[in-house]
Amino acid sequence: MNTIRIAVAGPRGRMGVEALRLIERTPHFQLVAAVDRTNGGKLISDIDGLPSLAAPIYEDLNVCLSEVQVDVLLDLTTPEIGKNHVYIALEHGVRSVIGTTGFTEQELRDLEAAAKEKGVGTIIAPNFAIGAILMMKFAQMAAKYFQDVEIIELHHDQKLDAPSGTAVKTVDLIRSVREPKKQGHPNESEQLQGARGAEVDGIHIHSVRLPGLIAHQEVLFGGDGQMLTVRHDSFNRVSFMSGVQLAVETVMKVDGLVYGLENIVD
Ligand SMILES: NC(=O)C1=CN([C@@H]2O[C@H](COP(=O)(O)OP(=O)(O)OC[C@H]3O[C@@H](n4cnc5c(N)ncnc54)[C@H](O)[C@@H]3O)[C@@H](O)[C@H]2O)C=CC1
Ligand SMILES: O=C(O)C1=N[C@H](C(=O)O)C[C@H](O)C1
Repeated sequence: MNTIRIAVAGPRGRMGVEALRLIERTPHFQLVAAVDRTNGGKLISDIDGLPSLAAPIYEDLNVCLSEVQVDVLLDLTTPEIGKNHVYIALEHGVRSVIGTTGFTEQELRDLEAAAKEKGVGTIIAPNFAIGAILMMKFAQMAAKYFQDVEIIELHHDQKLDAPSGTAVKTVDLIRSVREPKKQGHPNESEQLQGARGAEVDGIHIHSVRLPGLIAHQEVLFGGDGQMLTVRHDSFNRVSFMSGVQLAVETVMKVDGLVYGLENIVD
């Protein structure tokens, strides 16, 4: 397999560090640069706690992509930064894998159009964990038979976006097979604002943020005298890495935007 030259944005983050370890142990991956909020001019190996990789750190993705030959940008930053980075990569004709979450439906549509126009492979993966992808697919299957569904997503308390990218993607998949339906009592009202969570086409989404959690989601389906729960738990961030590897390998072969690893997992 040809070597894939990767730049990681967000190398000191919880996901970024794991991604550096993945690159270090994967023979056909090479870290050629990193983009950080600080530490410009240093090497990754200069930073305490990071793998000993001699890749230069940039504070500006534009400069990085002008100076370094990069095959794939792997973005694991924050919602605002990730959205900028994907467009900068497109301008440079560089493929990207975006693990960063927080994209709205409109932003995804705009990005799809931009990636198509540029003809540059781009993967947005709201969740890299294979189990989470299956959980979403199982939920999509179940939604054909159960129209009443609520999502509870649970994450660590440092997460910036709510609902999670996984919950947004799950709703997207369920909506593809389920007609909009108002759930609950027709006259229900919230005595406390937010008590019923967020709502899309009648699907309620509840976001829990607590220290100690990593990434978890339950999709609850209710029917006459029965309930089906589909649940996935990530207990560490290694759980995401096989999906990161698959996305980086696959983005080398696709044109335009792929939104969600369920589109590339057989
Ligand atoms: N797709 C998936 O499977 C997963 C996605 N995520 C998403 O990935 C993103 C990162 O998550 P975590 O690693 O937990 O967050 P984190 O907060 O630990 O890391 C984010 C990193 O981005 C860096 N950063 C901020 N501004 C930057 C800039 N201008 N340039 C370069 N780096 C910058 C921060 O310094 C920080 O090190 C989030 O959006 C999260 O929702 C997280 C886990 C799994
Ligand atoms: O911020 C996180 O941690 C996670 N973010 C992604 C999301 O928003 O769904 C994926 C996973 O749930 C972990």
